[in-house]
Amino acid sequence: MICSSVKLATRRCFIPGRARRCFMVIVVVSLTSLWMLTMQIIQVRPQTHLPDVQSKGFSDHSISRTKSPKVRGVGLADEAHGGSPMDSPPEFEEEGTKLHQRLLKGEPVYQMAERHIKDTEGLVLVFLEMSDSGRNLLNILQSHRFNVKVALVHDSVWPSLTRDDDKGLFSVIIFESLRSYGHLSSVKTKVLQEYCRAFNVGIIIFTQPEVTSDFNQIRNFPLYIDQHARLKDPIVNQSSSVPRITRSNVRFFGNLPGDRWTTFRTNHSTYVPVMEANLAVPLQVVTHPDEKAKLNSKICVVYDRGWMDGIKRIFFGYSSNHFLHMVLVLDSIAHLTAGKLQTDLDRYVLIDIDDIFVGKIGIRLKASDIENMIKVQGEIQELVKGFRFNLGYSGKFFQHGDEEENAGDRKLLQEAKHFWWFPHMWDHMQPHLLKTKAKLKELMLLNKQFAVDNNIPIMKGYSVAPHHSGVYPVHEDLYSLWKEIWGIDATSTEEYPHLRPAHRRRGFIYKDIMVLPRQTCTLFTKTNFFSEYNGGKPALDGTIQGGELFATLVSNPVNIFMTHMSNYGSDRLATYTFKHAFQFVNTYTNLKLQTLPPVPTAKKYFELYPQEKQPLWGNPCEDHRLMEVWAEDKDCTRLPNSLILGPQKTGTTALYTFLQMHKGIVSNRPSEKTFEEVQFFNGDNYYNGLDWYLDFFPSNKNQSNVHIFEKSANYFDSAQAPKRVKALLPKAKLIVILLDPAKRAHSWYQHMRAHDDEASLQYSFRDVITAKPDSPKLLRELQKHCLEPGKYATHLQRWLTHFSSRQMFLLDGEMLKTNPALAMLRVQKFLKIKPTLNYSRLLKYDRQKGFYCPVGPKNRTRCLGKGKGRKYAEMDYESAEFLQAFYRQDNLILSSVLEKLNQPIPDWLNDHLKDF
Ligand SMILES: Nc1ncnc2c1ncn2[C@@H]1O[C@H](COP(=O)(O)OS(=O)(=O)O)[C@@H](OP(=O)(O)O)[C@H]1O
Repeated sequence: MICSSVKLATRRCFIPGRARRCFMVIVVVSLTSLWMLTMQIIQVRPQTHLPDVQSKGFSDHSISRTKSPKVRGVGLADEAHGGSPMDSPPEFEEEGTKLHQRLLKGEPVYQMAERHIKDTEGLVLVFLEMSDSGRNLLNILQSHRFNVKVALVHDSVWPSLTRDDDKGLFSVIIFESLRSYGHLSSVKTKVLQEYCRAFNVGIIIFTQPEVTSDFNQIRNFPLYIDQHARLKDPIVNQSSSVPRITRSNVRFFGNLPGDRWTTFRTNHSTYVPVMEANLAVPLQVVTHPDEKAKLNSKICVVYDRGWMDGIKRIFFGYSSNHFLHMVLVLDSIAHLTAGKLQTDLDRYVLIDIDDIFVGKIGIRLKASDIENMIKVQGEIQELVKGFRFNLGYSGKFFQHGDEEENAGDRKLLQEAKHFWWFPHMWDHMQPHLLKTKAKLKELMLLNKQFAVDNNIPIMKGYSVAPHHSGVYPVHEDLYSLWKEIWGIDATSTEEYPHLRPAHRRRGFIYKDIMVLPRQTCTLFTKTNFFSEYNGGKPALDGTIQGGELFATLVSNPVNIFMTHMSNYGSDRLATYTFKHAFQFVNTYTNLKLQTLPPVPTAKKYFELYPQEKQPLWGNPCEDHRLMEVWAEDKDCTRLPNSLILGPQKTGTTALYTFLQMHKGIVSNRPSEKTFEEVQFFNGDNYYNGLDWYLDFFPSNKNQSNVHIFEKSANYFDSAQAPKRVKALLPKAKLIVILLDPAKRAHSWYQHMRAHDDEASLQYSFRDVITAKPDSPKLLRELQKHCLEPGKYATHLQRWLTHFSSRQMFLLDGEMLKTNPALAMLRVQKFLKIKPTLNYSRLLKYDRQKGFYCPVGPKNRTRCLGKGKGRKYAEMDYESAEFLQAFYRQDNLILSSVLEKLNQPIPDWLNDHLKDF
């Protein structure tokens, strides 16, 4: 009960304007924890002297006996140092006896199992200060695909910590700055504490080296800090339980970055040193070598097991910028979430050499380079289980070097069995540039014949296109010919969804071909010598030894690296790079490097990331790299400017028809299957790809003022559509028509009957809307499709998580029926259509039809087809009553959504609300 009250408190507390009330709630619910509330958040640096540990010659991590008044721990060692537990407890205002006894026995004060721990969503909440180190931290987290929520520590309103159903949202909380963490307001501190205890959530705190803390002790706890240290030769503590990916007990020899490290001192057994390092300028005070070594060793990452106050924390004495910190933060998250947020230790590595035989004279491979590749491949096999170089060949360029290089080509074919091979393109041509499918086929067949003629052992099922052309954006011919000629199941590209940022690259499956993201290894076609590496060899070593390449290997369970032939010749950058990178990973981490053939690698990838199987098509024109690999005849001026989302039976066809009466507005050509609707974003048509969609629209290249729109009435209630529309048409204007949901449901039912739908003919409208969970499946299905789209608030809110309210227009469906001229005026204003068309003379009420219809020649009306504006009996009173109640809650939320959006409340909704 206390827990749920706490959750309530934590949620409410983060609602604007509730701070005062929230404080009251917390005070009420937290009686059992009152003792904690009395603890000071931070002990501000006193005017008196700090306990001067060093000058007093304290060994190791023990601290001065001049302690805070509340915690009288003395000289105890922690588990890392094999000493006895704490002999004196903190002074608690409540529960003192019990806690005291527990501490005397060396037990944690808080035992999580005793409390009712609630589940969390698995998000990571990061409190940032928007500094460079914060951005770096965010990069690390995003590279590991953690679901991250960023908040600014100084914002007066923090995000809600719990969901509406009181489930905790965050599994771990990270602060970029120790100083800010220390200076949290008392209300924020209390809420955070309550949340962390109720949900067993740990906190990670980094130090911003550029910001000096004005305190020397963390709260009132026996954890003291020293600042401005320069450190070197770090080592991760073997007996700390935090390291997992990080290999412990291996010293990294070298300076730690910067000269403003914070180090920690403690003598309490709740604290376990995780990482230690030596002072870069050693202290000379003590002469005995053992004492000196201890004195010079400082704790720079420390784990608080939460024995004091029930909250686990890991303190880092610097930002996340050092490679050990980068890995340790992952380990910290894994540890604090008891493995809930952790990846496997397996890392799959595939090194493609895309363009064997392609290269100018002077930078091609010689026989000795081939021998070196075989030798290094053997050495890498010691580091990476099953490793092979994966060679992509373009047959046309065989023997295009000088004499020595041609001997190299021949040597490569003689030694072909040592490697895996995959087909590139015969003449390295980019598929999207080829005018016809037949030409592409011809080139593929030539390359295939080359493999047959030269006994090249092709590894089945994998290919890569030159310059990634045709892979993304998808070039249909490439996919279909890859299947037909080579039976391709997997490929890779750097371009999906975009080249940058690299950590956001993803995979997808299209036409049964698994497309994997490729990683950059910082070697490029033009980088053929160490001296040509940007920054030279020191920079290359930097990327290997904890830099970008190391981070890539740590971040990605599946790594496919693109390299080029010439990286393996000249002074052999590539073999040097990979061998040393793998050595470094094996030395400082527990990751298990291995290589699988490409297709099993791809299967592994989608086992790990099944959510990526479905592609998300973006707009190629928003990324010049994508434009470069998109065929010239494709153009994004065809993409619609606006969409009518639906829902069905609200008058979408009338709006679609009226809009097209304007000369400056065009829609899609009709579909054979779904008539005026394309139905791309909501269902399986999406897997036909972007080319398929574009084909419905006229090119707008030469008529820039034409407004293109599309209407598909079932986009509105589709779970998939909002994010898909956002990806392709982020600036689109969206129109939703709102008609009384009860009327809409009734109209839909009549529509189904008119189309001879078996179930709707069998069951009455009342049967359908009142179907129960144990009703026949057919009936329940019908009910779902009849009623669900009418939950307007639910669907609207989903769209509003992807689009700004300024992009959405909610048109009153009743107005469209009864005053279409006014409705069309409002729609044109929203779409910014010029010139504005006055529909009052273009639409005329048709008595027989009972609706407004466009006026044709001789002033005759040309009404919508018989399927729109049907004649049927009115809904019975009981059904109307039932639906009124059914939609009550949603309609109530709808009215507040409309209010927030500053949109008028339709009359039908006002009528509903009157009953509340
Ligand atoms: N001017 C005009 N002419 C004809 N019909 C009109 C018009 N304006 C709005 N309506 C209402 O539109 C309802 C059909 O909605 P949709 O076009 O959205 O249907 S569909 O989802 O495309 O099938 C249709 O529903 P029914 O009356 O049930 O047939 C009409 O009520």
